[in-house]
Amino acid sequence: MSEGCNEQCSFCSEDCTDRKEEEYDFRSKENSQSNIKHVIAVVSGKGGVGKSMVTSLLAVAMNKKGYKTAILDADVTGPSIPKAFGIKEKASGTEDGIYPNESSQGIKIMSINLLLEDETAPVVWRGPMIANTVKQFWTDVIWGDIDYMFIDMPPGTGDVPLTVFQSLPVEGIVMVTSPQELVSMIVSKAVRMAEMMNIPIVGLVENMAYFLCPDNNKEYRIFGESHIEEIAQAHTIPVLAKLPIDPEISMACDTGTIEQYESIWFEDIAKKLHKMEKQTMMKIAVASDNGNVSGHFGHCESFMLFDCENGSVVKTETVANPGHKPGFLPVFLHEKGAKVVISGGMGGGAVDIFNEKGIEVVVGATGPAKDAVQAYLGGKLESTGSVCHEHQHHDECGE
Ligand SMILES: Nc1ncnc2c1ncn2[C@@H]1O[C@H](COP(=O)(O)OP(=O)(O)OP(=O)(O)O)[C@@H](O)[C@H]1O
Repeated sequence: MSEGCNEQCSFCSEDCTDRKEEEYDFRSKENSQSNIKHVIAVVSGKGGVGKSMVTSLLAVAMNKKGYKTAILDADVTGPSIPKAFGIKEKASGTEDGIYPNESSQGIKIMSINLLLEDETAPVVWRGPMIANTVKQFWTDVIWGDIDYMFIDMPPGTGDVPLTVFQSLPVEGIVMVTSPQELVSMIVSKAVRMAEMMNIPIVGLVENMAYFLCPDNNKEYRIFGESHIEEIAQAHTIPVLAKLPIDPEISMACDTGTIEQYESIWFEDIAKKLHKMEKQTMMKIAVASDNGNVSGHFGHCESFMLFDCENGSVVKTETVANPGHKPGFLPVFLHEKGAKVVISGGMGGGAVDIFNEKGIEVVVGATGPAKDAVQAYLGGKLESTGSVCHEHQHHDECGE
């Protein structure tokens, strides 16, 4: 410590051993009535490439998988999420905060357009005010329990995206691009920004990659040849999807029916995000008889529920089998929060319901339930894929 030190290290450039580094945390606190597990930002280097559309369809895919899903529309100067979901009512609030609106399928949404009297009025605000609005969507909105929140980020790599990355606990980034050469250069900038912020990129989505002509079934590259593989290789990022130009997409966005749009392209992305869920926290249910994996899912004695965090079991609970009515047990375990179900045998009907709810089924397991869970967490428990087809077990295995 130098002579005359007043311990105000931030005003002093001396490199002394007593220096106290001030750690400034830019993170905003989420509302006390919110419990948001995963935050994924959808970004693009430039506007108009389909970022809002990708955000919407991602949320729809995860919502269909049974996750509680939300969209925070951080694109304050060009908000398009409420329109895509056909939401016209304004948001309401109390002293405690603002309530997000809900889409017809239950996706929670907050956007500046839900707060402005006239949604056609331009938001002519400076960067800090826009960034503050986005922060307030985090701190003042009562989101409740959310598994996946998708943030429709403002385009580019400017002040507002920077503040959002610093203020919100973004866990992963989905980057949207289109095939033009110029866009690929801009995407590289956005990728570099994510790297600098130390936020992993879940992958790249190339939108408007081609047009599939309904007359001759040929693909036409309207915006030129794709550069996505080069970008992906240069930065070692996976390509998640290449989406065609589809008039049905723009119609769904324009008519507020995005939830009805049937897309096959988001399955892989949903699977990747599902894995992310599994790596952090998840509940595994094991159909069991006396502590061992049961051979017959529907007729097991009980379900052992294992809460796992980062690959280890942190809590175990046993619930009695409430009885086997067709289709009942998958709903029961879904409500208990199970993301994986382990059993010896299981009827195909039950497997289908679990799959619809985004719950992974591992069948063919034997031995102590806790060993099966450890094997699963260690990546050593493979599903044999065998389901119970024995007629004398009709209805017993959950079908
Ligand atoms: N693959 C597609 N096929 C047809 N239309 C599309 C496709 N992707 C996006 N669109 C349409 O293009 C327009 C722009 O899309 P979107 O609003 O998602 O872009 P954006 O990147 O979020 O734009 P901005 O950054 O300006 O908010 C929308 O009208 C949307 O319906």
